[in-house]
Amino acid sequence: MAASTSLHALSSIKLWSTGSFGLEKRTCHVNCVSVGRRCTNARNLGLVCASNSQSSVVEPVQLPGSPKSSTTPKKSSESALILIRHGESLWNEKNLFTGCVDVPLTPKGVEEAIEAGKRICNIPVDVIYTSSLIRAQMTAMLAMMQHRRKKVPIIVHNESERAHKWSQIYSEETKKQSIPVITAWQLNERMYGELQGLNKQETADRFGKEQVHEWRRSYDIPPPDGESLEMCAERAVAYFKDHIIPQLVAGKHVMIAAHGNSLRSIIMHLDKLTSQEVISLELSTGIPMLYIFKEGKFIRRGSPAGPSEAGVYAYTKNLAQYRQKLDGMIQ
Ligand SMILES: O=C(O)[C@H](O)COP(=O)(O)O
Repeated sequence: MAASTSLHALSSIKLWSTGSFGLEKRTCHVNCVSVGRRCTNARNLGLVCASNSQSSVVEPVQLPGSPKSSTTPKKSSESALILIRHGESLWNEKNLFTGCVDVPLTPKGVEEAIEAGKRICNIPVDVIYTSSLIRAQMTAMLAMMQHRRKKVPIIVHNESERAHKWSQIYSEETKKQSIPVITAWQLNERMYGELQGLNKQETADRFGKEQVHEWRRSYDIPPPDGESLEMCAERAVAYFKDHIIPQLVAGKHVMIAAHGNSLRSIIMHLDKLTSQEVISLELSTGIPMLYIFKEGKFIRRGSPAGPSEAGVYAYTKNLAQYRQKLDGMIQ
């Protein structure tokens, strides 16, 4: 392995922990009001806070082509965007660098995905995006099994004309009861290069904790022969802008099941984190995070704690109405 990447001093302060809400502020929990805003306590350190109980409205994200194109957000629409990192995989369990190696979930990962599904079971989902890796796809499917609307998630096969043709559905009613699942390699985990398959602890023992932390969390320093977060963002955020934002603009509710680093890059974009701030961003496996897309802006809503959490539904009329409808249909 060419361990040529230079050593940089890294902050040892971990701002985001992997608590039950997926993103949790440790060092300035009380004073923080939102993700993506600087915390009073941490301001001098240039740090970012996360709080799950309150929302933040981030600046409008540049819509594809906007203002040059005619893509205009529907003023009335409020779309849900759920981001979920896959549940624990067999290599997470073994503490191995996984990257683009296609490893399935452990039984615990299956449980996490089911639990995630319970948390979002009242939130509308019209289209699902996953990476091309099985751990993200399993997570999406297992989570959707818990949804109260009971639509069937169906993987869209467009890899060839034949695959497209042979997977057609010929009933409009059946189509209505389905949710398309679009798989995209661009949402894959960052390619971990020559670290793939290595044990994380042994790698830290060999190359030093700081070097390995830099490979894992820095923005622009790639692991040997692998992708930096910046390189991962180039494909993941581009895909998000080109394919997913137009769905939200059209009023569709979207779930993305992906990976620690592809989602870190998307969250960095949504919350406008700096390359320093993103170092502290950690995502737990199997914890859904909700954003509301409204009038061209992403409003971070943290992680829905469960189907009974009233607060989750209090903030948007559309979601509250959707839930009421489900309650009526299912009683
Ligand atoms: O690819 C991996 O090993 C993990 O899914 C993410 O690893 P990280 O926490 O080292 O980024």
